[in-house]
Amino acid sequence: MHEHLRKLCAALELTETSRVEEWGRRAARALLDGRRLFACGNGGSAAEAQHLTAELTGRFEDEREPLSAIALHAETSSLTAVANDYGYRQVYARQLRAHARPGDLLVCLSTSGTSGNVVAAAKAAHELGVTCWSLTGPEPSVLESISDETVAVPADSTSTVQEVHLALVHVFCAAVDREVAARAVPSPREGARS
Ligand SMILES: O=C(CO)[C@@H](O)[C@H](O)[C@H](O)[C@H](O)COP(=O)(O)O
Repeated sequence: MHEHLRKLCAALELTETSRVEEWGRRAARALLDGRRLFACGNGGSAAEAQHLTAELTGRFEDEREPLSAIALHAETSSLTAVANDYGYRQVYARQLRAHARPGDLLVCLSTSGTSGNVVAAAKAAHELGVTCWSLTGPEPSVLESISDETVAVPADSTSTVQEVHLALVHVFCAAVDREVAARAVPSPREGARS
């Protein structure tokens, strides 16, 4: 096996995937109750944030209703205006302040766990009553210290961390699908009435 793939398998083995499944179940319940999910990251992590939100607004593997999910880097006019007028650190925090309400969810992706704009978004989430879950590289990190919960990937290269994050995005979405399907099944009492 290629050395890169060997590192990927080793990192996957050591990553706390069960926590991400739990996040997926909680996210499904929140989104079905009318909350929104926001996601942010830079570079490859921005692509993964957008991958996550696309799976939720579109679909992952099962047919289900659309779920509200927004990748904060994808609104390019807001992003460039905020960067230009307030600085790049504020690009996600300011959008979050505009759109988020208490009980919403923020998923942060950062391989270093130190990107200033992602850290600022996590701080804003805390102030807004938005639950912040982070995917990072090895612990400890600044992002981990200010997020509600973090899953840290113990790999020494950015590319391996990004690849594990993508797998975790799919674990999250599979858990969302399962929870949505479970909520759609009528309870025995409801079934008896119909
Ligand atoms: O994809 C890569 C390198 O693999 C880069 O684009 C990488 O995402 C960028 O350097 C990011 O700025 C890194 O940010 P972060 O993951 O440390 O928050």
